[in-house]
Amino acid sequence: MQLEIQDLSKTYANGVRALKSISLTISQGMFGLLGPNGAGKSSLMRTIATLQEADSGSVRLTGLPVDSYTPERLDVLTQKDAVRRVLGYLPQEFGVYPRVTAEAMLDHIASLKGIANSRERKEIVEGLLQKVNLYQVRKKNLGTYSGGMKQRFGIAQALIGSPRLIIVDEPTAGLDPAERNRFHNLLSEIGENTIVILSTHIVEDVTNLCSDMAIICLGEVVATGDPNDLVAGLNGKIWQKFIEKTEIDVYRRTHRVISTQLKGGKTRLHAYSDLPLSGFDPVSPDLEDVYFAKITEKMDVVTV
Ligand SMILES: Nc1ncnc2c1ncn2[C@@H]1O[C@H](COP(=O)(O)OP(=O)(O)OP(=O)(O)O)[C@@H](O)[C@H]1O
Repeated sequence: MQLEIQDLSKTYANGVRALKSISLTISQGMFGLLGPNGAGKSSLMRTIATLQEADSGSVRLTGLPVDSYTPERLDVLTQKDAVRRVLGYLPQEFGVYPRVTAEAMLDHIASLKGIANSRERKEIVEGLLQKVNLYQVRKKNLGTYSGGMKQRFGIAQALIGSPRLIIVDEPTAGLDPAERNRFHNLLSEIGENTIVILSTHIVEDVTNLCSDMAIICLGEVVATGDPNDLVAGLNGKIWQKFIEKTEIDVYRRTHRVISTQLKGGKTRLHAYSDLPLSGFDPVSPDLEDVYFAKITEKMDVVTV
């Protein structure tokens, strides 16, 4: 199975070019889509989720297991109903009906997704509640759930109907570390014969979960590949120095500074250079360095 995005573009009515000829091929497994605020991640996710029109380009889902509703290939931009049958979507803003229980809501969504037999629905809903660890609180109204519980409920609803393509848009923003871990474990358990796209601006989420990724910035793909390969590509090119905060501007003028971060009251500066930098120490690069190195090619990033 593959999701093939080709030259996808979108300009909003206010003139913002949110997607500029995006091309990506996404295979089964967990795919991370990283980008700063306003990069175009949600625009891309909403287009793939059939909720928004593109101006030009194509999105195709190929190699699908064929059944009476689903052919082997789908044109995502035009065969929307068929795509929705194989899609699970957890949007960035996931509202819940506060006075409905998790169990009743999942049952309702399962009927909307076409699971007509009530016994079958009950089995599916109970299974999902167990999977996302909400079975004990299934009879509580959704309005009483914490942020993490709501996100886990969001994943349960996205999993109804055994989707082949799952899109989760910034799922861990605002979750405490324990809930974030729980959410990561849940995502990583989703079957291997599924395409999962995780859109986020949290680099660590991609480091922990994804075997393939892309970085987008200002509507364009600026990097794509295996996170380990992208990190390896920076070996020997990232240099570190601890400086006073007041010196940042001087270094920005004289070096290719990719990030500055406060560490124990000192400012830690990372710079990119093919050759050693005098007064700097070499450091092993990580995915955050890849992220900053790529997006600072396109825009000014103030990190401290
Ligand atoms: N409906 C809309 N009308 C006009 N402009 C929009 C609309 N939706 C998004 N934009 C603009 O398009 C650009 C991309 O936004 P988008 O929400 O896709 O980015 P994002 O990467 O998801 O950002 P964030 O992480 O902040 O959610 C931004 O400049 C945004 O202001």
